[in-house]
Amino acid sequence: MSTQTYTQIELLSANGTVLRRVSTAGPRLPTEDETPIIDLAPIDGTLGERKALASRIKAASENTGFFNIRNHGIPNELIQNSLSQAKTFFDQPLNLKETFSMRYDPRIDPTCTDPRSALGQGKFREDGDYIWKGTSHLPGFREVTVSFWQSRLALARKLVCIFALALGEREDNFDDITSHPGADALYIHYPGIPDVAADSDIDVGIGSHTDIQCFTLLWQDNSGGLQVLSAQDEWLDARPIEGTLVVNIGDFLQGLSNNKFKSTVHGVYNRQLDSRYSMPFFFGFNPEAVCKVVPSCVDDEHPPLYEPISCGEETCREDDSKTESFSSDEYNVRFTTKLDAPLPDIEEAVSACSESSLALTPSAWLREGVCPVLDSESVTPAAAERCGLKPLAQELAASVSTAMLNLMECPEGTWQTIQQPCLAKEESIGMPRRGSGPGLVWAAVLAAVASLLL
Ligand SMILES: O=C(O)CCC(=O)C(=O)O
Ligand SMILES: [Fe+2]
Repeated sequence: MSTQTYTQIELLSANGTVLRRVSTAGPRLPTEDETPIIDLAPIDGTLGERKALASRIKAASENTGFFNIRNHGIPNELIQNSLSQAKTFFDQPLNLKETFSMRYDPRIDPTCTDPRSALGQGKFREDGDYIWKGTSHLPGFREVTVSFWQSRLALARKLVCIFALALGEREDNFDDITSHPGADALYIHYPGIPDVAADSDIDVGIGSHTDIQCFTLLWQDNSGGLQVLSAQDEWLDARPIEGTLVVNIGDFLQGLSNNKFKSTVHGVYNRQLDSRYSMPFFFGFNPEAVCKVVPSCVDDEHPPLYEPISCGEETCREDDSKTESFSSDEYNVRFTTKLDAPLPDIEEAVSACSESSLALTPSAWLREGVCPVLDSESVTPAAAERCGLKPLAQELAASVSTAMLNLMECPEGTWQTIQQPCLAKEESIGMPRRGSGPGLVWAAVLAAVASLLL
């Protein structure tokens, strides 16, 4: 009889690092209940139909916190057009970025009747245009990307009403706090792994993490590679299902539900020769809206587990905890922007790493505007074994630091001192956004590393 064994992984949360038990077994196929396919057509039906839909979504949210939606109303043609725009963006000869991101902008929100005054209230940073500057030469890029964003914003606003019902509240419960919501959209490219490196430990992907806002709408291509943690702490293979979008619960909604809904732990790997593409959309409440655990999830036996907090504040708190060190559950090299951290010595860190440590997939956000520095002291002693790549350390160090600095739009040449981290150029584009998802700069770093190994 085989016995299940478990290990612990570190997850970054608003309250710092938390440990989570995970099975050491490889991913298995999920059961129907673990990652259900939910038909969203009733979202436009009668109240009774919407309530029935809410109860399916409630069950999924209390189980894995992950489900697939069919009949979501976003035309396949729009999705395919966005995908081809994303591919064109990443295929540009001099492109070094592996993500493109945009966020809420009242000027493109069809429900916002007075964008000027919305901007004037200072609730969002007026950065709406600079992200497009580097893409104006790509025909249709901005139009298609905005249109896909708008269709997901509309869908998310409908879905949040169903979540309100699922929580036992009125369906208009969140209307006031979704007028200028967190709505961050990303195009992500995971480069393929070249043949030679296929049997090495190198991975392109995003390590285990949870999303921080309310929920995520994700389109993934047919590559596979998305893994989610089940309620029994087993990894599930969340295979792409034609015609569906993934929905997963984020930390904020878990908090609001007093932990009834599960913020899904998930990660992504691309272990194939071909590129993988995905297009997530992270939805949260108005950044300044202070929310408390919903009354329907609190009683004498279940006192509120969380203090009132706003989505924006939570994002900042997460940022603070996450910028101290960028690390993953599997790897040992850490990057930090902590001010009193020692000076970076990437070469020494690379020399001290095991081969697998070179595959950096930190589950962390990058603080906007601050470039990363390497905290070489964080390389753990265990990592000092198996240093087959040591002779390449210097070259690897140069590649990694160049790729990192390029991606952060920081001046090339040297790593910054931690006492004085460099500020990213104002007009940087495609940066992983605060509050959107884990930084994926690593895919390009890995591409640089992988090319060295050839
Ligand atoms: O690429 C994917 O399939 C998921 C990406 C993701 O989990 C994220 O960006 O938070
Ligand atoms: Fe995610």
